[in-house]
Amino acid sequence: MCETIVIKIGGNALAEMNETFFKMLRQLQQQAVQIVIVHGGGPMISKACTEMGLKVIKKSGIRVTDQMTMAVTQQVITETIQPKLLQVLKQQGISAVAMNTQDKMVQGDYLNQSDYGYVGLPAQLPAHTKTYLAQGNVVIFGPLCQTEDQTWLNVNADTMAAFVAKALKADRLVLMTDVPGVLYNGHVMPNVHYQQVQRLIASGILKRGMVPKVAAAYKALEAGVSQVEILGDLSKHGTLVLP
Ligand SMILES: Nc1ncnc2c1ncn2[C@@H]1O[C@H](COP(=O)(O)OP(=O)(O)O)[C@@H](O)[C@H]1O
Ligand SMILES: CC(=O)N[C@@H](CCC(=O)OP(=O)(O)O)C(=O)O
Repeated sequence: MCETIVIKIGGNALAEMNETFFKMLRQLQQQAVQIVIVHGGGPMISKACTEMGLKVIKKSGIRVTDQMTMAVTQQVITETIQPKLLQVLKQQGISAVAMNTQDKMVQGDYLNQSDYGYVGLPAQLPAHTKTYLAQGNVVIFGPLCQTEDQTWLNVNADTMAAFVAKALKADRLVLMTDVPGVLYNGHVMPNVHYQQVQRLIASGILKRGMVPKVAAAYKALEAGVSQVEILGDLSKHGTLVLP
């Protein structure tokens, strides 16, 4: 069986994909590792919403998404971020397939419509995902899913990454963000256990976007993903998330 790695790249981290990052991707491909990239775009969505005069509201790191915000989110993801990512990968000689077009959608349902609006919980991978991976493509997922009646829903990208890692029975999940790992007193914690995470959240040390990130990390661990890491640079160790 081939090894599978899911790499989630947060919106801020997207701008920091550098030569080292692409070199690491190529090395993984040479080792026949199947690579999935799940990308975010939170800062870009917020910027576009603000420009449109839409209020940015987040609850525990999850964007409250009304109909207009959903339309902006879909546009930013499918018309700006994803085409740019595909272009950069192509320039780097890395073949990639994006999974947010009409025939390649993740299926899902509302997370909690009254609390969050058009926010989704992914439930089913698009057909042929495994085939694209087996053909040596990097498979790309944006943070979007569709209901049975094809309503678009906004999905937190960390949640999407955990779902994809679970569905593909991935060996590794890497959550790449704009900080070098989980920070405590300004230092990166080399590893963090579940009980520690609960204490860090309760004491307000671990907050905002890091909350859905650690939640996603534990979802993946529970699903059998053997290694889950939060880091800022693919070539450096960050925080290993432990049970
Ligand atoms: N204890 C913590 N350690 C590191 N980052 C934290 C912590 N608590 C909150 N954060 C915040 O979480 C952010 C990462 O989450 P988020 O902004 O959602 O990133 P991404 O867009 O990569 O998913 C960091 O930039 C930081 O501001
Ligand atoms: C429902 C929800 O919160 N969706 C996220 C999707 C993008 C995302 O998660 O991007 P980052 O990884 O850059 O944070 C949002 O609208 O910001």
